[in-house]
This record gives sequence, structure tokens and C-alpha cells, in this order.
Amino acid sequence: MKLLVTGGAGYIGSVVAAQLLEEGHEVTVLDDLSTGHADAVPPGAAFVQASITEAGGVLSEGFDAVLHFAAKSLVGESVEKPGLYWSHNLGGTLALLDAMRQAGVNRIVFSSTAATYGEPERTPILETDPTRPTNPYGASKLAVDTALTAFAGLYGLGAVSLRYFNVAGAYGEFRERHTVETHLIPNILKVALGERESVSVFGTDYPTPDGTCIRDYVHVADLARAHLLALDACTPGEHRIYNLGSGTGFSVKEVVDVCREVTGHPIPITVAPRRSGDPAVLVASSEKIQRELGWKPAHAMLRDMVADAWTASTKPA
Ligand SMILES: O=c1ccn([C@@H]2O[C@H](COP(=O)(O)OP(=O)(O)O[C@H]3O[C@H](CO)[C@@H](O)[C@H](O)[C@H]3O)[C@@H](O)[C@H]2O)c(=O)[nH]1
Repeated sequence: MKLLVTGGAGYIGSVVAAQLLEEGHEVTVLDDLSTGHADAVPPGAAFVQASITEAGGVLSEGFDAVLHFAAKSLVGESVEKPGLYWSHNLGGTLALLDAMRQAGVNRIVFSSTAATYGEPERTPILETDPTRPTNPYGASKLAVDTALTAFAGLYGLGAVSLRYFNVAGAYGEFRERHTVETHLIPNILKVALGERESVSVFGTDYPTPDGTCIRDYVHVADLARAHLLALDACTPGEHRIYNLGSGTGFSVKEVVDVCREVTGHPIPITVAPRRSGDPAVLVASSEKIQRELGWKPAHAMLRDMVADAWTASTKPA
């Protein structure tokens, strides 16, 4: 298939683009490089440096589907600059959907997020559970999910939204490297690499066994594989939503311990206040995607995710 991957110079988009190429697809990456890296675009993919609001020109070349990753994705920033998140994540995606319709491209796989659920009433979270995002990032992603449902009904769009929980690990040399790093595992590994003295643990007074937040980590290679299955499942007139996690929760302290074990570094911690907007526990039920699309995580062990991230981060970029 001929595929457009928006945000394909970012962490998850580049891994998906690499897997699509391995499967023999023709891939064009569209990325404005505001957060992505040109050298993350996999060899073999065509590259267009542009924003999603300018996708019309590329799409007119004729594509079978779009995999849409380009987005602003920092929860804290979204609270400070909600307009940026609404215009980029919702406005940008509406422009992309309009350009797709004009070009006759009617299949899309969309990067949604566990942040659409907000503070869950129970875990593991099911796709049918209430969506009450607690920040503009989650709200903007939920708004896109809502638009996709409407467009599937109105225009026959075939859409699949994948709601990621906490993505970790690396795929060969493709790894997480944000300009502003907020994520837990890369921050811990920076300590082991000697780039920081300690890692801050945001809150030790949560209602969890060790007082720190619990998250569900999914390996980026497994997550990427789900996109290939989702692409095949795009059915005109339908919008499907699937959670993607491993179904097991790890506390922040447990993650630090796994990182200590993998890196052999003591990794000192500093206890810091809670980070605003962090739910205590986020664990996915991924039963639906396993049942309907046959997805199964091949690297469900957190140790493997950390080991892959560590190996990739100790290689030169
Ligand atoms: O230096 C750090 C970084 C994080 N944390 C904690 O570690 C946990 C995980 O944080 P992080 O890695 O930032 O992930 P989340 O905030 O859980 O966000 C992930 O999950 C969201 C869904 O809820 C997605 O939308 C985000 O894009 C994705 O990164 C949270 O309890 C944080 O408070 C720390 O204690 N210290």
C-alpha cells in the first residue's frame, strides 16, 4: 500500500514507518520537525517537511491510507497553552481529514491516548468506560476521536483509534528522544548515563502499595505492530477504538528498580511533589484488540522494554 505517515520523524511514528517498510509498503513521512528528528525518518521512506495543515499537496499524489501521529503531546504544556493543543491536535487533524476527503483517501489510523479517560473509576480500563479527560491534551485527542466517529458515519471514512498507555522501549536504533524530556524511563536512564544526578519521583502519597503512581507500559515494537493490524482493519463507514497496553501496572519505584537492575547503576531518587493531572493508576484492558485483531504483546516484560531503551540510548545518536 502507499501510505502517508504524519509525525513519522517522532518516536512512535518512526518505528511504525520502519515496520511498514519492512512489510513492503511504500511510505511517505510528513513531519514539520518541530519535535521530531530528520535522522529518525527510516531509510527507504520519502520525506516531506511540512505541517499537517499543508498535507493536501502530498495527498493529491494518491495514497491508500494515512497513519496520523503528528501531535502536541505534553500534558503539562497543554494545561499552560490549551490553544496550542486545540489548534494543533484538533484543528490540524480536521484540516488533514478535509485534505484526505478531497484527495479521496478514506482510511486513517489515529494515535489516541489513555489520557482520553482521565481519572478512571476502575482498572483495567475498557474502551466503553467514561471518557473524562483531565487536561487539554486528552480533551483534544478525545475531540478527534469524536470527529472520526462522525466522519465515518457521514463520509464513509474507515478509522481506527489506538489509545496508547505508556509506551516504552526502542526498536533497533529508533528510540525516545524528546527535546524536552518529561517521560519517566528516559529521565531515569539519563541518570544512569551520567546526564543527571537523580530522578525526581513525583508524589509518594498516592493510594497505591508503595505510594507512587502505577502505569501500564507497552513496548514500542508491539505498539507499532498494532498499527499494521489496525490498517488492515480500517473499514469504510466504521470507527473502531482500541486500548493498547500490556495489562500490568508498575509503580514509579518499581520502574526505577528495574532500571537499576538493567543498567547496574544505583540511580538515586529525589522525592518531589505530585505532578498536576497525574492519575494514581492507569492500567489498560487490551482484551478487545487481542480478541478482534489478534494483537498480542511479544515483549510484555518491563525489563525487556528498559533493556532495549538502554541499549539504544548508549549507542551514538
Ligand atoms: O521524571 C519523572 C517523570 C515521570 N514521573 C512519573 O512517572 C509516571 C509516568 O509518567 P510519564 O512517563 O510522564 O507518563 P504519563 O504521564 O503516564 O503519560 C503517558 O501516558 C499518557 C496517557 O495518560 C499519554 O497521554 C502520555 O503521552 C504518555 O507519556 C507518572 O506518575 C509521573 O508522575 C516521575 O515520577 N518522574
